[in-house]
Amino acid sequence: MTQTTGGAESDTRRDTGGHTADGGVTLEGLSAGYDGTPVLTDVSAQLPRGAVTAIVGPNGAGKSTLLGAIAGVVRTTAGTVRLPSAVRPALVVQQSRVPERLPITVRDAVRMGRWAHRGPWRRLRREDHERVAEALTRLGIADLADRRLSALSGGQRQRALVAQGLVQDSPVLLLDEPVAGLDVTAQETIADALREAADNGTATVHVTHDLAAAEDADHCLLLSGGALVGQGTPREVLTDSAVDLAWGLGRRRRASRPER
Ligand SMILES: Nc1ncnc2c1ncn2[C@@H]1O[C@H](COP(=O)(O)OP(=O)(O)OP(=O)(O)O)[C@@H](O)[C@H]1O
Repeated sequence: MTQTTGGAESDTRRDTGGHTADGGVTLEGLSAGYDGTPVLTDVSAQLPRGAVTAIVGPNGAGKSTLLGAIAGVVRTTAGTVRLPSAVRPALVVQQSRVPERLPITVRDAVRMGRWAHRGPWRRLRREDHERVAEALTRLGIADLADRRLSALSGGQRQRALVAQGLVQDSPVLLLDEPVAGLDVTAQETIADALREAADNGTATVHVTHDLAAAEDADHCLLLSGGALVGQGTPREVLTDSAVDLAWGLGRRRRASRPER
């Protein structure tokens, strides 16, 4: 069966039956927007399982909206999101979207990711605590576990959110600019964690403005003006002409872009 992503604002017209055969995500003619304002138009794409997919495009292209539509928190107005059966995607939002004064510790924030398995406010089991500890260590924030989320730097908070996403152990992991504003070490830590998730079979999807990071992905979607203008391997998608067209750039960018 098709699993619609089920958020409060989702539209049932997404569900037309049939789950993805390969365990990834399939988007068919997806349109979405906010309060009658269309943002995405007719997006058809594959987000393969066991692979890292980068979603790129200029500001306002609709990248976050696409993640939200897949996760079921942004209203879809047409089309279908096909997910592996009975899957609720894990969505990692940008740390700037989390209320700064949230009165919880880093460990509590990551534990909340396990509610995907146990249900909200349920007592966690030993394996849940082990999974949380593992993710804290994986993201290099075990020493911050007892600190208030609100007392962390933006980069540290972002790592906590990624850890919260990882512990959900969803076959579909969606991350909105997970390395934005992070130092090189933190970027590498998160990139390695995403690669590991993909190697374990997860359809791992991240929005990025970093074309070099996108080139390290297995698969790439290029959005512009709410439309999908390219999909395939990064090499196929991120050609100079496609990048120029999407960003409206010319010689200046070409001169500063390393040869691939
Ligand atoms: N909650 C919202 N309500 C109304 N319009 C929104 C909302 N969120 C985004 N939009 C609009 O939808 C369009 C796409 O925004 P979105 O955040 O998806 O783009 P993006 O590609 O992720 O951009 P950026 O790279 O700047 O983060 C923009 O025109 C934006 O103003």
